[in-house]
Amino acid sequence: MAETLTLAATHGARTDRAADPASPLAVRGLTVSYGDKPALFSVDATFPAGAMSAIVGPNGAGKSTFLKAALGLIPAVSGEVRVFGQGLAAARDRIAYVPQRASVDWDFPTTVIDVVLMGRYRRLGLFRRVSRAERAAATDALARVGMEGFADRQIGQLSGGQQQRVFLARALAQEADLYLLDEPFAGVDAATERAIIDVLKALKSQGQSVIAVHHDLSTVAEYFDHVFLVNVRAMGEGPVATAFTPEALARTYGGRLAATQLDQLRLTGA
Ligand SMILES: Nc1ncnc2c1ncn2[C@@H]1O[C@H](COP(=O)(O)OP(=O)(O)OP(=O)(O)O)[C@@H](O)[C@H]1O
Repeated sequence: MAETLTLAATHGARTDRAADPASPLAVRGLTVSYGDKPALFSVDATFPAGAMSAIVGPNGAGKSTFLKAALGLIPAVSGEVRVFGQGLAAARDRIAYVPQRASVDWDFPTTVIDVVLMGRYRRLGLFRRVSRAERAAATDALARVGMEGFADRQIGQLSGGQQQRVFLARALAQEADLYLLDEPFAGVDAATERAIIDVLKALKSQGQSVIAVHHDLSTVAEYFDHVFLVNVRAMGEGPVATAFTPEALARTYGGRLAATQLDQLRLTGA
């Protein structure tokens, strides 16, 4: 995408806020369309640094689109994206992305270690030989997600949860400052979910920023510090303690959130 479709002429104040260098990701007036239909409309969002942030909203709300537009993988109709106060071109190396598992071609013939080494290519350059140090960094990333024994396996032969861990290892190998994850817990068992959340919390404790699309509303308060609610438009954002309210959820999900789920969230203190 044209990463900074500057709206300064019409939205000068917004541009200043989006440029906040302390925020790992700030978007202003982001509109994205597939054909005529906007998937996101004039969305503003500012995520805090050194925190775990959740993006929540119903199916089709534009959550994946938000991450892809933030990464410049799909074009925006209008709006501005700032990463640590910079445009994407300057900040791209600071971002690691774990796509939705369903969007990846797992039949691609490649080994686990090669997938993780892809996370090092920005440092390596595509055609340089992989040094022992690079391989050690990739092996270390695999160990951090509990997959050290799988380095030489074909990626297509792994279970869904194992594939998710390998993609997380690839992101870790990038040594980024901002980690964007699209539904990292989708289809994984409880042990893998725990392993992934432990890795993400370790990143946060080292001062890195994590932003994840998340579907399980019952774990938002336990896992995340900050929440951004979206349904085509921005529906709310802020610390989980104050922004993740039944009212905000009702606004975001409309009739699609069952009353029982809202009751559960009240019981968990959200
Ligand atoms: N490549 C595409 N071409 C056309 N429409 C698309 C495309 N990708 C997404 N959409 C549409 O854009 C809207 C937002 O999709 P998106 O995948 O961003 O939603 P989401 O909130 O991530 O949904 P989910 O929770 O189901 O993963 C949906 O209406 C979807 O059908």
